[in-house]
Amino acid sequence: MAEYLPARQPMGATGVIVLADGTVIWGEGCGAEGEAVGELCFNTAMTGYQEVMTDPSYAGQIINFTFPHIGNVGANPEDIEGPNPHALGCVMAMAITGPSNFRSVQGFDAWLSAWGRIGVAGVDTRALTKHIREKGAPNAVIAHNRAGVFDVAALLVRARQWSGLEGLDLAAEVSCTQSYTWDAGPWALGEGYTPGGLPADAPHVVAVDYGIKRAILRQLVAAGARVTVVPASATFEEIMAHEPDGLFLSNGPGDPAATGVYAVPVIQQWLGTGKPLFGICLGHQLLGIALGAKTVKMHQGHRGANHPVKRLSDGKVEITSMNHGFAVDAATLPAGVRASHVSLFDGSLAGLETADGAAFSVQHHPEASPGPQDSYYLFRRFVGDLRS
Ligand SMILES: NC(=O)CC[C@H](N)C(=O)O
Repeated sequence: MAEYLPARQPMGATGVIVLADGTVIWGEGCGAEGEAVGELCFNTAMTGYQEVMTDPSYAGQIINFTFPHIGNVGANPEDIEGPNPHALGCVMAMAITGPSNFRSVQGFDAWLSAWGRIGVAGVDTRALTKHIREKGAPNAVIAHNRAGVFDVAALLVRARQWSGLEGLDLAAEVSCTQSYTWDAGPWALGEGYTPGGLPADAPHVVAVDYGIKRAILRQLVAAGARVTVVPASATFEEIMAHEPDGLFLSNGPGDPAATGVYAVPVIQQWLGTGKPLFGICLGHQLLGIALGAKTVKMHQGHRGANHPVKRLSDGKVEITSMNHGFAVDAATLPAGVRASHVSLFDGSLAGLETADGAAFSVQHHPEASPGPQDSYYLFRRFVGDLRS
């Protein structure tokens, strides 16, 4: 308890992070003023802070970045995974410097302010990461006040009273409310995001939006699929009305067991058709539950862009992007469902597939963004399955 608790607020402290265990970490506030409560996690990616902040899977979370120079390439309107940030705030080692990148149109500090997201810099993020590794991802409040006025006792009460991510269906909050078509491919220098230019008879994927990242949609298009995105609440009949060749289950925030209450019956109906299905992250967890497995909350989770995963079919290792705090418990996989990938960091399940291979999913993020591209092949496999 109170590992970092200083006797009093240091001079000039305009930001603070208060953990539910009583740990108080002072720093320099940036971005928007205010306070937010959520789960504090750490992310080890060295690039892509804007993609991380806008990944809808981070709803309800505060991110402690282990890379010290967050904000160094500023912000632009293109490197976003959703229309707005979903992470509540971020913790950084160094104060945000002026942007140094030809694509930057705004400083990261101003970007955080514009979107009402709180930053606290000047923090020993390594010590905080070790704290999370030892004790697990805590509930916490992040606060920024330019006058340095904080009621730490009240912030602690707020951190302790928050229910936590377990049992929370956040997908319903971040999902689109109406279906739409998506036809933009990946970003290219000098071209930006180009339309996929796919023929009308290209395979058609219906993607269920539990908090979908745009990079996933772009990779589906790059692999040759026409894409229609439907809300998380879409019924089986609503999905089938789009005449899909395959179903995609997206990433998303919150507890898969809570979202599964309405998502799993729909997925089970789809499995009954025997048609191809591909799931990523929350989508992987929901497929696991639909097949009869159970999910568990992890101690600290996996968040970074350098996570090695072993592909069990041939023993090859893929370096992957990860962002998850729940996992499918491999011990609960029913007969007929096989593990396809495993995390080489802790042996946790990183992928599964049905006996006939028609439905498969991965816990990691093959779309990267940020992260390596070793797992792009999964999109080609899925769209290939739709053609055959
Ligand atoms: N990126 C995701 O889809 C995250 C899935 C889930 N919310 C988890 O934290 O495990």
